Amino acid sequence: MSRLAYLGPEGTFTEEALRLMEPNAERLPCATVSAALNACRSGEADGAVVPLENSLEGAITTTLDEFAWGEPLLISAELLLPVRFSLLARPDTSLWHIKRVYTHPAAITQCRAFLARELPDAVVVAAPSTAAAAQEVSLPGSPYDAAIAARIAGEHYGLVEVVADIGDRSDTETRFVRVSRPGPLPEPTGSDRTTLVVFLADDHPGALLEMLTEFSMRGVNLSRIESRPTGEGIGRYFFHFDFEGHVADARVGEAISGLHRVCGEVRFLGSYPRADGVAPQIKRGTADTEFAEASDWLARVRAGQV
Ligand SMILES: O=C(O)C(=O)C[C@]1(C(=O)O)C=C[C@@H](O)C=C1
Repeated sequence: MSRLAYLGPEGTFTEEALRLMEPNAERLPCATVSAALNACRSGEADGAVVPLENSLEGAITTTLDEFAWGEPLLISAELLLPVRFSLLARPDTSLWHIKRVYTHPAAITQCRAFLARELPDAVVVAAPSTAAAAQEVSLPGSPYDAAIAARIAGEHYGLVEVVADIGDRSDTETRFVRVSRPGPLPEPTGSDRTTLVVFLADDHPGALLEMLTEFSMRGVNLSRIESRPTGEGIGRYFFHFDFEGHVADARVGEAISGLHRVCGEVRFLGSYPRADGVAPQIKRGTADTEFAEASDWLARVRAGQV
């Protein structure tokens, strides 16, 4: 049985993604995304599940920077999880009692309209994760009146749902990836994705175009390109690329060789099966059967049986 590290405590969206990806894995909750990745690097865990991007907010920059600068890791799987936020509080709390809200910064930005409309005077404080916020609010004497988290986190920590679905959009999804220490790659499936980090050798006119040409001339379809600051001053960036195909496909392999010729450094982050659609929403977190059913359904979708 594999042991997977994740941003805890129990009840985070990351835990939900992990349970859908590997329902039988032993789960190791960690305080931060970096701590989860370090648990994988050190061998304390066999792998880790971390968020990579959100359909509303964009990149999870901690994850991108860990992948670029930290000890190398390989992505072996991905999952698209529907993200629905609830306003959770201790029993008998009404909306008008809520003066202090605690939640993860990603939830604050994804629930901005609700907070401005319904709780314009509330102080909103950043928490290490949505479930950490729910756990804190459940404690007697907590300085917070409510948490924003998944409904299953409320169930887990004995909170009630004051308002459901408070996200700015009702179709938001977060992409999670499972990573492990460098080793054998997943076999090509015919529907794969490859992820790279690329550092430029020097800044010159057309540098970005040269990189993009390596993909376009071979008909490789890019699905994400993200620039991140190198930290060396304004105007200095490195790039994350996601594209369709597996490194074992000739045109993908050739595009990567081409990038090595035109760029300073190319870090390969893995070739892995592409997620086919968004995972089902889990409504009752404590029910293992619901996770097992959803995870079976995902496996059947992957096998082309649905
Ligand atoms: O706090 C959590 O529940 C997480 O799993 C982290 C996280 C994130 O980092 O974006 C994951 C999904 C949601 O977008 C909100 C928070």
